[in-house]
Amino acid sequence: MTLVAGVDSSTQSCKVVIRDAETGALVRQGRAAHPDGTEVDPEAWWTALGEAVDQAGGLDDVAAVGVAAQQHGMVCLDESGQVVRDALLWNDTRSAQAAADLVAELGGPAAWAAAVGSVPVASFTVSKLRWLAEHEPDSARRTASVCLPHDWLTWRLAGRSGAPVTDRGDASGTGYWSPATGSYRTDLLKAALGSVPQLPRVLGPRDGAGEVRLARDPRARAWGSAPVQDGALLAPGTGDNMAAALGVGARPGDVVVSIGTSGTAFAVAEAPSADPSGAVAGFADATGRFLPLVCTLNAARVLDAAARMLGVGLDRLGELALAAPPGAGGLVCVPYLEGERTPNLPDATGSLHGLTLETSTPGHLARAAVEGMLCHLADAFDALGLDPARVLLVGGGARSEAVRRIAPAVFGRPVVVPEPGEYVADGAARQAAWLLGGTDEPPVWEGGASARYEADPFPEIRARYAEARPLG
Ligand SMILES: Nc1ncnc2c1ncn2[C@@H]1O[C@H](COP(=O)(O)OP(=O)(O)O)[C@@H](O)[C@H]1O
Ligand SMILES: O=C(CO)[C@@H](O)[C@H](O)COP(=O)(O)O
Repeated sequence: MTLVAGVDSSTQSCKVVIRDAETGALVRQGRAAHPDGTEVDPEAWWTALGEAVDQAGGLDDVAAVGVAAQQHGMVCLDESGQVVRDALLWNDTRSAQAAADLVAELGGPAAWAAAVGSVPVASFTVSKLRWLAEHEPDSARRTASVCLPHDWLTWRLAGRSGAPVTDRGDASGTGYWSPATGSYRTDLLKAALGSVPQLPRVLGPRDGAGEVRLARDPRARAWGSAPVQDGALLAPGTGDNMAAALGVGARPGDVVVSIGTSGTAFAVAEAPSADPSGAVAGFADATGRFLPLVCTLNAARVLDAAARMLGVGLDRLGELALAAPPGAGGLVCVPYLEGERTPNLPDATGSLHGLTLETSTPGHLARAAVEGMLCHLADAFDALGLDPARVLLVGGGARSEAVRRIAPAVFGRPVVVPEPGEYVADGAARQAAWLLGGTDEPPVWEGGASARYEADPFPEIRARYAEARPLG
């Protein structure tokens, strides 16, 4: 049996799956937590990857590895390849003003959409680099190259040999690479940072990124006890949403909603997109196609926060929500707990509307949190402007039975939840298998059983949410 490994280095944790390259059967897996916070020393991702690999029984018998990671994170390296400062993550909003300035300087949102398919907000790498130039000029001057979390991890697995490389999907989240032309816009990078540091070469979906070379990295030997033998091929890797699309085998026509730290709604498309409103980011995917995507800052952690407020676990939160009436008796949660990206309200806070003596119960609050999060995601889904027969629901939040059962009423269409799994890591593993196979399209892996959820539409939930949303 030929084995491949897929890595998901996402916001909250690192997950590793090891699968049979031919059938996709899961053989082993591991996971490790990432630190909290919106700026992180990349070394913490490396340590977590080591723990997750160790838990997954090592990479010794693996023929190829693919790394997917959270998008947009700014990893600045100096002349010697050392990290200049902690990486600013996609959910760090300090670069909101920098983004607004960049948009104005180029002549407005439509000019950015035409140039790179997306309108920068605080999340985009280009905005973070402008923030760096303005607030930490010394770090900006020391920055000899800039890469993304998955580029950096792949380069570390390659024993830091050569320079970091990237792929179309992740490059499309920088704000200085155009999915439509397939080229960097170094003029936009220079306008943001004041200089043009070295940039990762953009690999095609089936290009190799070198080989695992850990023997030369003394710190990798401190990873753990599981064996890691050098020589496995490295796939190009990609951003976590692109890998999720590959992991669920999304085809043109499918719409996927992912409930992770971020909430995302995305679709595989044959042509690039450019939304001048900025709601839809015109990303590239990991198969040579495109991935129009709407991203929110608030998703699964809204459930975490509600559970914390009620002093219960996530399972109990779900039970409480399901026992409460649809619409939560008029209690509405607008879940902007971390500010928001879509709509672009970086300083917003969350709020509850419709509190009465009747709705002041744990059940109503739990229901309002689930419904508010789903209404927010349904707005993201609507922004794509598509009308699919069903929605594919993935991400940590999709493990909640309450989310699965309430989602079809909010989305107004059936929701299909693939067998619970690590779809980002699976997509990265599938990319690794594709590299080995050398076929035109990714290998077809038999999916597990998916569950279909249907419910009568309950339009009042979204109507009340739409009334409460502008009130903040
Ligand atoms: N059984 C569950 N019910 C509700 N939420 C869950 C459950 N299991 C995991 N989660 C949520 O999944 C989230 C993590 O999702 P994940 O997709 O792994 O995030 P990320 O990829 O951004 O690190 C947590 O915030 C947690 O709230
Ligand atoms: O910024 C985006 C997409 O544009 C986020 O989706 C990040 O890619 C983080 O993803 P998760 O850690 O929530 O999966």
